Amino acid sequence: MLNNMTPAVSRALDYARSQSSRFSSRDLLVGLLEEEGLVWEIFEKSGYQPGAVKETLRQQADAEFLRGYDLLQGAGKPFASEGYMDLTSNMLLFDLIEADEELKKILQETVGNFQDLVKSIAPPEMKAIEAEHHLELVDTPDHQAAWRVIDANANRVRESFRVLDDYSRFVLNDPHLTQTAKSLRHDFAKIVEQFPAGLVSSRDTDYDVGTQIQAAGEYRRNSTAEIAMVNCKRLQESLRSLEEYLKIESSALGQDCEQLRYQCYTLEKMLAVRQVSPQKLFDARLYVLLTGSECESSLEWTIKEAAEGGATMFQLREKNLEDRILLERARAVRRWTRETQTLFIVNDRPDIARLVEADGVHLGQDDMPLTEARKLLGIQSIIGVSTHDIVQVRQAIRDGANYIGVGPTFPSTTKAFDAFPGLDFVKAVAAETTLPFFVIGGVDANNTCEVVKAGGKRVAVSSALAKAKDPRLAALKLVRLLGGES
Ligand SMILES: Cc1ncc(COP(=O)(O)OP(=O)(O)O)c(N)n1
Ligand SMILES: Cc1ncsc1CCOP(=O)(O)O
Ligand SMILES: [Mg+2]
Repeated sequence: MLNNMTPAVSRALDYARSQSSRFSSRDLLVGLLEEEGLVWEIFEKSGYQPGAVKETLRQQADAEFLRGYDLLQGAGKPFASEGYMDLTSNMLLFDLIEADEELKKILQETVGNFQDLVKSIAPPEMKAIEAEHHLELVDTPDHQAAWRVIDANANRVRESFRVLDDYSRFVLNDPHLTQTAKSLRHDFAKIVEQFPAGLVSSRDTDYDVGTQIQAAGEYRRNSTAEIAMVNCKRLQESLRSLEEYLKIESSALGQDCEQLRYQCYTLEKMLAVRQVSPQKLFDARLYVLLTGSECESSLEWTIKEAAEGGATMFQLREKNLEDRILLERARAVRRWTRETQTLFIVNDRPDIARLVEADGVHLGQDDMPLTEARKLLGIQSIIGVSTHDIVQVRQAIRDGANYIGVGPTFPSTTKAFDAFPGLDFVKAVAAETTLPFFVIGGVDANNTCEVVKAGGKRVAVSSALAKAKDPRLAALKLVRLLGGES
């Protein structure tokens, strides 16, 4: 066997041992996949779903696998002649598959390209895999101390990522955020793969005075949201510390941690925006866009009737008013929406929204960028963004939108369009995110059922209410069709 194991292999071994003192080759492979690092990536690149492979392996309790210890005896042999000093996770994967016919059979029968998998880890191709170009450990006491700090912080980062993963997945139930947290976790695993062999031996919990010192606040959290925010901070602080201490060894790794830290700020922003958005926004089903001159009756009457019927959110969408008149009208709408206890959003104009103390602003793709509007309005304001494809949806989420408009879905008499992303786009957004989204464009009582079937829970309408003889009844019908309480 090769002299040392990389930290990733050492952790896989720890995992296998934790399963049984007579652990098998299967336990080692599950341990490697638990890392969600290089081996995970190798499986992914070969067309496998690594999570599914792990589950399949876990279910094979009765299969005849080789004993893990026997296998480790000769591990890495094919690579030793190539001049490799340490047993890395991809070498161990190669050994596991080569030596254990049972494992081989399972992987051949699982969806994925087994040939590609073997090819990508066979000895001649080894040098092409960059993720395990680890550094050599300089063995002075000061370097050892630095690596103890690095090791401790790497663990904190891993733990915080797990917490945020769980929060995105199980609390927010959000595919986009879960994917973002997971991919950041994988990026971090790739950085750790480059740490020197032997790093694990610098960890010494018995002598770590920090394990005994715990602030009282660490034991108590008031909400899952607080847990997420505390872990975002912990993540960033640990990455910052890693960034500094890694400089003793490699400025490139320090910079990788710095980049990752910036991406974690974006993750924090995406999570925070869900927490500060008012409950009324999550509860909103019917959002009404109004232009004074387009209302069948007066703006005030339309708002009040629609609110009676169950509309809980209004947008003032004036395209042709002079600023003074617009400001005056926006002030009036603010009054009426306060009276009806509904949300008030100004279209296009963060400045007007701020002056009249509206709840927020709505921005299109050609309007002021969200990040600039946020500087004017602050974190407490609602900022909505129009989206017409999934790339714009992902960008709006990353920028910290509180909600998105999704459309145009059907032809509209309010605004002319050349293209309609339609209901397929609604389905795609519903599968991507749990951020509140409003389906817009020609939505009325005749097509709301289709919207609901496509996964839309909220709609934004203009003519369906503004042109209605009885806006209260029109609102009531739409809210009923959406399945919400009126
Ligand atoms: C809820 C909602 N969704 C989309 C829009 C459209 O905004 P935009 O693309 O900027 O077009 P205009 O409304 O400004 O003409 C919206 N206003 N509201
Ligand atoms: C402003 C806008 N942006 C996308 S569709 C639309 C108009 C919505 O009005 P209507 O509900 O009357 O189609
Ligand atoms: Mg606009």
